[in-house]
Amino acid sequence: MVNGYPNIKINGTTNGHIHKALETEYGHRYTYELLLETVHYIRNRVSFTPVVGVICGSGLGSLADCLVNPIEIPYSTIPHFPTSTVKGHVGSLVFGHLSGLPTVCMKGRFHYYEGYPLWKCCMPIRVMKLLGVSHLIITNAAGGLNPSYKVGDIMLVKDHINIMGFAGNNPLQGPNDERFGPRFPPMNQAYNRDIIQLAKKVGEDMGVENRIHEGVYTCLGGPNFETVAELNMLKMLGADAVGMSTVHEVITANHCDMEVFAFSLITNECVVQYEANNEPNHEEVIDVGKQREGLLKQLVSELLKRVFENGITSGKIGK
Ligand SMILES: O=P(O)(O)O[C@@H]1C[C@H](O)[C@@H](CO)O1
Ligand code: HPA
Repeated sequence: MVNGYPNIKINGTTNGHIHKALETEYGHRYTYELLLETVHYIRNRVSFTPVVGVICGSGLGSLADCLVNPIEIPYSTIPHFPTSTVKGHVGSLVFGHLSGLPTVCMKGRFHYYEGYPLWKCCMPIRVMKLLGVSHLIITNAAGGLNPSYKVGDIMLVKDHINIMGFAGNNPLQGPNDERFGPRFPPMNQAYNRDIIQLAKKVGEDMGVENRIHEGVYTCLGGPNFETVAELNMLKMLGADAVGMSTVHEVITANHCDMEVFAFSLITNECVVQYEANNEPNHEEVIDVGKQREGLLKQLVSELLKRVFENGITSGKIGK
């Protein structure tokens, strides 16, 4: 290791000046050692090891209310943690038990449009991994592109399109530390298929199967909502819902070998016609989150119970 970066060998020898260049470019990034400082701070305040992580999307922070005996730690007090700046994202880690499982909830996430680079947006995922989290539930508010989706529906994410990645913006850019994961992680089984199947079953048992879909999520950088032409392009590409988060989090979580389950709450129908005069807005997004919080809490609690009852550790084919 050189200053927290693995020694990169080129033609069998390590190359000092390349390290120097990478350090100038990427030296501000979180190293493994720096994240251990964050983990150490948290471990001194929480006596149990969380195995489940939940990222609460816009207006969905109340998912953290499901935790029994909660311990809340504001991001602003945690060493090296970014802070939340968006309405509907409180900005704290909440530890407690959910369906009997030791859990940590991120009440508020970080977005690219807040000015954070993607690697910074995803820093808490590596912290969760180092704390002991093996299963990550990622939630978001999203616009429905698929014409069969209605406001208040839930889309179980089966895949994503990494639009920002198309332009070379990826949370894993820069020197790779193998202690987190491989340089070239696969992404074709990024979403645990067994957990998706279980979530569908939970939806059926709750009698809401007609409000639950499986689809493809895509993330743009935001903060503006999309133009009509952009939405029609995304539809043609195969996206069913559009948002401003999640994709980079999923990539980071898969890189460090977490089991990932993600769902979108459809908070608005995307406007794909020039004749329409309705416009999306963040207040509506948060309101729909509040309206559906009961359903989402029930879904997440019941799902987690069944995931661990069924011992789901990998949804990958053949594993
Ligand atoms: O954090 P998420 O992805 O749930 O938030 C969505 C995307 C924007 O941050 C915001 C727009 O209303 O909601
Ligand atoms: N577009 C992008 N992000 C969103 C939307 C949307 O329509 N709704 C909620 N988050």
